[in-house]
Amino acid sequence: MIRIDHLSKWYGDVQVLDDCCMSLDKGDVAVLCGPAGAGKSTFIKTINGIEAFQRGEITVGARTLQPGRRAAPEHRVSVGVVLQGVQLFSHLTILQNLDLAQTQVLHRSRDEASFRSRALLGRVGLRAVEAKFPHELSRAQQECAGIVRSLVLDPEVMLFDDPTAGLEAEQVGSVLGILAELAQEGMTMLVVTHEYDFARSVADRVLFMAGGRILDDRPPEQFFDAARRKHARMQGFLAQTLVH
Ligand SMILES: Nc1ncnc2c1ncn2[C@@H]1O[C@H](COP(=O)(O)OP(=O)(O)OP(=O)(O)O)[C@@H](O)[C@H]1O
Repeated sequence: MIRIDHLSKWYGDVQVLDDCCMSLDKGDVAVLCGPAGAGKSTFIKTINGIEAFQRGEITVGARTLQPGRRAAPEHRVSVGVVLQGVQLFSHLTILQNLDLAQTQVLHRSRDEASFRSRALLGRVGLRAVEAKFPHELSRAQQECAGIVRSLVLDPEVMLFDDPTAGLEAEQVGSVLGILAELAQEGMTMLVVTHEYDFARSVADRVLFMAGGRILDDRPPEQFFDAARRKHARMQGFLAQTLVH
């Protein structure tokens, strides 16, 4: 479903992704963790096609992205991405935000788009705020609306960059709950997070990235076991970031 082959990327002279390989089958959920500056956000943006890359290949379904080529719009639609920070347009209501990409990118009619938007807003408990502007919502509600804005485009795979960053502890659960539901429904997902309870209960695999390289990729129990017992470097990192 999604395969990353020997992906390398440089910003100028600085290499930020170094020979990264991974693949996800349909319905797989992988958590990606690692220290600040490891390259996690860059990895997500490169897979989605926001960022160019210089070596390797990215395959999603039947489409393969080559170095130096712009990602086709169909690629960007099939790979939904929820980046850090609020990405909603502040001058549009939540419903208008959700309808916009559908009418512009997928050329759905306004009615068709709103029908889809409302159905998904209802599923995440946000139907009542469809006429509000982003600043009138809590941070968690904004995050959930941002997730819905990707989902309305019916992506084949979803990438999340630290979706609970900056949320109050009591709001984290509502966002992770939506991700867990999506996983249960069979959505293929790559989630940058340090919420290890989520990784343990929802993910099929945990990937560890440092210095632009994917250094580990295995099922959660094995990952946390190995991290505790063997890898001093990772153990230090886990100890610093462990969420109880
Ligand atoms: N647009 C850019 N131009 C130049 N360098 C960049 C750019 N974006 C990121 N970098 C650098 O690339 C490296 C990887 O950054 P990235 O944000 O991908 O790491 P990260 O693992 O997501 O970190 P964090 O957990 O802090 O978000 C860092 O050294 C960063 O400074």
